[in-house]
Amino acid sequence: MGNNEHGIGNLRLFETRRGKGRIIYRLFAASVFVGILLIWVYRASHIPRYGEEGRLGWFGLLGAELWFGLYWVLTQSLRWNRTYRFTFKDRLSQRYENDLPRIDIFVCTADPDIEPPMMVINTVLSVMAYDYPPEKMAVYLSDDGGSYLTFYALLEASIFSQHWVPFCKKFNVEPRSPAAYFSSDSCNTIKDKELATVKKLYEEMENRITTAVKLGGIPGDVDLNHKGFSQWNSSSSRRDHDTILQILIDGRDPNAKDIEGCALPTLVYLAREKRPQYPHNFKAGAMNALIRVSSEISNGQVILNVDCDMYSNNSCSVRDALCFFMDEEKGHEIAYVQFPQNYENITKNDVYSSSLRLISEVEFHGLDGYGGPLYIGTGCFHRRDTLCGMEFSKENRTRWRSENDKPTKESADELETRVKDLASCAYERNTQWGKEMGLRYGCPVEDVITGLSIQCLGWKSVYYNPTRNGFLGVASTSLDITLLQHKRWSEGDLLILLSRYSPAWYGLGKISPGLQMGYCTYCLWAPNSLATVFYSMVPSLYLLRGISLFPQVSSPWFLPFAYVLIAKYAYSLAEFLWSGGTILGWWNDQRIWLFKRTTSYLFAFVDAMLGLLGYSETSFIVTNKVTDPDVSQRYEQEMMEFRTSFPMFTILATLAMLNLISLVWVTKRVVTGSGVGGFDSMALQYILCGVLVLINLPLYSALFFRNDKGKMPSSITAKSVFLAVSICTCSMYLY
Ligand SMILES: O=c1ccn([C@@H]2O[C@H](COP(=O)(O)OP(=O)(O)O[C@H]3O[C@H](CO)[C@@H](O)[C@H](O)[C@H]3O)[C@@H](O)[C@H]2O)c(=O)[nH]1
Ligand SMILES: [Mn+2]
Repeated sequence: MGNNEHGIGNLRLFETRRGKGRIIYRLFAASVFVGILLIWVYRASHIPRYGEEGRLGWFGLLGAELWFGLYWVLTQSLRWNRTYRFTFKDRLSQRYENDLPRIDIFVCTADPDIEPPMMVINTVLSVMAYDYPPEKMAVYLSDDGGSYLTFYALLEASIFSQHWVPFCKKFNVEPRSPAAYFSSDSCNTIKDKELATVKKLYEEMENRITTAVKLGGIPGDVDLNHKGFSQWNSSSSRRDHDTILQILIDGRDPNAKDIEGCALPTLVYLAREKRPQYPHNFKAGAMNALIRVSSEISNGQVILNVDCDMYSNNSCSVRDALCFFMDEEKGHEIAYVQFPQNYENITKNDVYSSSLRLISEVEFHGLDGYGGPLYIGTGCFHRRDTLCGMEFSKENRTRWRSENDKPTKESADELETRVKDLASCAYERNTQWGKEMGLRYGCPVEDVITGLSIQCLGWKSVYYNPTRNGFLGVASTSLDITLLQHKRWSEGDLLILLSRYSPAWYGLGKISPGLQMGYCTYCLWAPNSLATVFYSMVPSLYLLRGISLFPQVSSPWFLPFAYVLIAKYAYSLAEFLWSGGTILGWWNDQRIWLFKRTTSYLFAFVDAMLGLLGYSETSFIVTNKVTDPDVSQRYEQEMMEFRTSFPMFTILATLAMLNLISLVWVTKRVVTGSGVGGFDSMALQYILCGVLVLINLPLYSALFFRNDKGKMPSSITAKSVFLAVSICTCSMYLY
C-alpha cells in the first residue's frame, strides 16, 4: 500500500496501490520468454534446405513467430506494473466543498436514427443529476445529426429535469438515467407516491418523443412555441445548415429552478454549422466547437466527455475525478482522468467479447503504472487547459475557481447570437484547432491521438476503475458491427503509429518507454493480421500435403512450443477469470480474437496503406445502437449474428472451411491408414488445425445448419466453399 499520507491536515485525496503478485508474474513471464527464444532458435536452425519441401512455409512461420514473440514482449508493458487508484471524496468535501470548480459536460450525438433521441436524453438527464452543485455544472449536447427531433427531445428533457433532478437527490437514486433506473430492481425499493408521479411523467414524455420520432415531426402546437424550432427551415439538412445554438436552461436565470426551488444545471443544445464544402472532422470537430462555445457560456475548468449512449451510472464520478485533479501533491500533473468503458447489455458469456474486459480490468491498469491510460473518447474528465494544448510545467499550478471567470450580463438570446460564430465552419480556418489545439483532426481515433499528444506535452493521466461502474454504454449486438468498429479503431491506431505523433518516435523521451510500448500494442493491432492469417492458413495447407513444419513430439524442440502455448493460454484463462469473466466467455474471446485479426485488422491494414498512398480517406462510421427485436433475441441467446453478406464474413467462412477440409481429409487418411508422413511429426499441425476448427464451430453451424434469420447468407456459403476448395486443390496439386 502506498504510504503517501503525511499526517492529518495533509491527507491525500487519492491513493495509489500496486497490483499484487508482480514478482511471481515477472518470473513467469521470463520463463515464457525463454520458451519464445527457444522457438526462434529452432526456427532459425532448422530451415529446410533449398529444394526441400516446406522451405517457403518455414520462412513464413519464422516471420510470424518472430512477430508474435515480439508482440508478446510489447504486451508485457500492460501487465508488468499494474496500478490501482482509490479516492477519498469525504476529504474533498471537507476541504473544498465551497470551492469546487465548474464543470462542463459534453454529450455527443450524430444520427437520430441509430442513436435514438430517447437514449440521448437519458444520458443527458443522468449527467444533469450528478451529485454536484448544479450552479457549477453545464451540460452541452452536440448534435451532428442536426435533428429537430433530438432538439425536441432535449427540450422535453429540460422540463422533465425539474422533476427528475430533485427526485434523484431526495431518494439518492442510482443510476440516474431514468430509463436504466425504472428498469432496475432498485426502483422497487422506493414505495413512494413521488416515484409513481415521476415515473408517470417520464412515460408521458417518452410517449410524446417516440410518437414524434415515429411521425417524423413534432405533434401538436405546445412546443412549437419554443423559439428554438424557428432555426430549422426547409432548406436545412443534416450536412448543410447554419449553427443552431439554444440555451435551454440558463443557470444564471433566477427562474431556472426545479420543482423544489433548487437551481438546475445549465443545458445547451448545439448543432454546429455544416456545409458540404467544409470537412467537419466528425467527433473531433464537434468537440472542438463545444470547447469554444462552452468557454463563453460557462467556461468550466474541467470537461467531462461522454458518448450519447454512455449514461452516468454513478452519481459520484465528478467528485471522484476531482479527487485526482485537486490533490495537493500530484494533482497538478494530471491532465485527464479516464474511466473504463463498461456496457449495460453484455450477456453472460459475451459472444462478441464487447465488454473489452481485459482492456479495462488489466491493460489500462498496466498503462496507469507508466504514466496513464489512453484517452478513449468517453467517460473522460479533462482539464480544459490541456485540451486546448497547454504544456505541462511544474511551476504552473491551476488555481481552481468556483466562479465563472467570464460572467456576462447579456441575456441568453444575446449570448447565443454572439457565441454562435464560434461553431461556424469558417472559424477554424488558419487556426491551430485540430492541430495544436483541441482534439486532433484527420484520424479515425481522434481520442487516442489527442490523449497521446497531451501526454507528450509532459502531462500524466489517471485510470480510475471504481467498483460501481462510472458509465454504462451500449455494446454492439451483432458481429458485423463489432468487426466494423474494430476496423475503425485498429486503422486509426495504426495511422497514429505512422503519423507525426507516433508513440514510437515522437514519444521517444517524452513519455516513458513502458507507455510507448503500451501504445504500440494498440497501434500494432492491424499489422497483427498478417501473421495471424498466415498462421491460421498455411500450416493447415501443409498438413494437407503431409509436410511437417513443427518439431516431432519426441524431439526436445517440441517442449518450448508446448510450454509457451500451454503457459500462455493457461495464464490468459486465469487472467480472464480473475477479471470477472466465465470460461465460455474466455473461449468466445479467443474466437473474436481470431475473427478480428483475420478481418477487421486485415481490412484496416489494407485501408491504412491505401490511405497513405492517397487512395482512401479517413472516415468515421457511427456505430448503430439500435437492434431489431429478433436480432436482439438471438443476442440474448448468445447466438452469433451473420445475416448480411458482409465482405468480412467471406474471409471468416473461407478460413473456417479451409481448416475443416484439411482436418477431415487428414483424419480420413489417418483412419484409413494411407499415412500422412508419420503422425509424430504432424501432431502439432494437426492440433493447430483441430483447434481452429473447434473455435470456428459457430461458423459451420451458421453456414450449414441454422435456419433462423441470423444464419450465413447462402451466397457467402457458396463463395466460401468454392474458395476453400480451390485453395486446397491448388496447394495440393499445383504447387
Ligand atoms: O461525426 C460524428 C461521428 C460520431 N460522433 C459521436 O461520437 C461518439 C462515438 O461514436 P460511436 O459510433 O459510438 O463510436 P464508438 O466506436 O463506440 O466510439 C469509441 O471510439 C471513438 C473513436 O473511434 C471515440 O470517438 C468514442 O468516444 C469511443 O467511445 C458518438 O456519441 C457519436 O454520436 C459525432 O459526434 N460526430
Ligand atoms: Mn459507441
